[in-house]
Amino acid sequence: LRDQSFLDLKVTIDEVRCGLNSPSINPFALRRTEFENLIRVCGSRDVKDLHYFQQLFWMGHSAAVWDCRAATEITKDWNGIDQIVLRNPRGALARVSLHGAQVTSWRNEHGEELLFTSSKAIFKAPKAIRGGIPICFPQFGTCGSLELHGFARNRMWFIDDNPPPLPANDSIGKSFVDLLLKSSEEDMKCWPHSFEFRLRVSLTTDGDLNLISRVRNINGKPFSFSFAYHTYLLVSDISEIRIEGLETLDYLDNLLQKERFTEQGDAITFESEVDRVYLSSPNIIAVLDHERKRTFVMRKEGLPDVAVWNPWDKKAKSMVDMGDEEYKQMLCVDGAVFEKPVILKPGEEWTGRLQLSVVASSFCSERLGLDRDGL
Ligand SMILES: O=P(O)(O)OC[C@H]1O[C@H](O)[C@H](O)[C@@H](O)[C@@H]1O
Repeated sequence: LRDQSFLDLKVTIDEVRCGLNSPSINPFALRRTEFENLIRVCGSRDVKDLHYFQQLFWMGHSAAVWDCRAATEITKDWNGIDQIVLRNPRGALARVSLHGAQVTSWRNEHGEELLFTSSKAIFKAPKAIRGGIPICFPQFGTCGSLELHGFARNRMWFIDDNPPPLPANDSIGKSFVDLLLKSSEEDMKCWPHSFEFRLRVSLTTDGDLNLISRVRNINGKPFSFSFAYHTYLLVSDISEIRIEGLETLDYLDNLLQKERFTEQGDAITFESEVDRVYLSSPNIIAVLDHERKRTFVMRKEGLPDVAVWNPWDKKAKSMVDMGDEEYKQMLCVDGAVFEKPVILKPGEEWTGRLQLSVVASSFCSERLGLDRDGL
């Protein structure tokens, strides 16, 4: 931090540590190039300093030139596995484990957790972590010869330092991490297709959580797969929850051998075990938590189907990694590709996007634009 680019700014490290209280640093007065220098300096590993820089930068300039990769930090989870912590300048946070590339925590600016993770979750391969957002690939559910939900959630992923570019909007103003999974020899034995799976997880200034999956066929022949972001939302009480956006859709009921039914015209509520895949859904879904007075808004692209799951009491009791009563605090609502698997020819790439936001419940469906297109 004491290198030339820092000295150029004519501020000392202590002044930066004093952050916005320092009279000699007026972030609004710093030139753009000076901030860019700061960000370069942020390439250092000193996390405490990074956060001050980010705060300064945020106050001084909108996200326009902020290289938000500086807002990421690599730590170990309690099991010793690397995890990436993403922060935004307002204090929101997301944690992503290299085990499964699974988002294990998403907190708003008040430090409130928004995703469910079971107190009995096992953070150890080969078991998938019960909670957060497991990535189900190349198979969602039991439709195929692979283990339930495929192998991606049970693999160690890598940080991808040089991913193929995404549109500028996916980087500017977001702290993010890019992860990569490639087919291993072991995977090829049960799923003989070469692929590259790139996942970007990002956190916006508003605290939204974005996931972008890109699957590329690097095989000599086509392959197909199903997929889901198996999203465990943390809710106050499942009996108080309503989902809007799935009314009148057809769904496959996993509790009745995938028989096809048509949903009624009302929002979906819960009073027993539910395990369904709603087909060809709109791209915006709202999950209303009346008691906590908040609504999760899920926007998606490339993910036509939506799986809804709550194990209820009996199934919860039979699961080793789930507390008996914990089903009351969770609801899985998954953006998915299920009915019509993705088919990729050699060299082709598929993209599936999910954006999760939380708004106060006073927002009504019309304001959320549930009838509109999503992302
Ligand atoms: O226990 P897991 O392998 O994580 O699966 C948990 C659940 O995921 C999905 O929602 C399936 O539709 C359910 O049938 C399954 O029980």
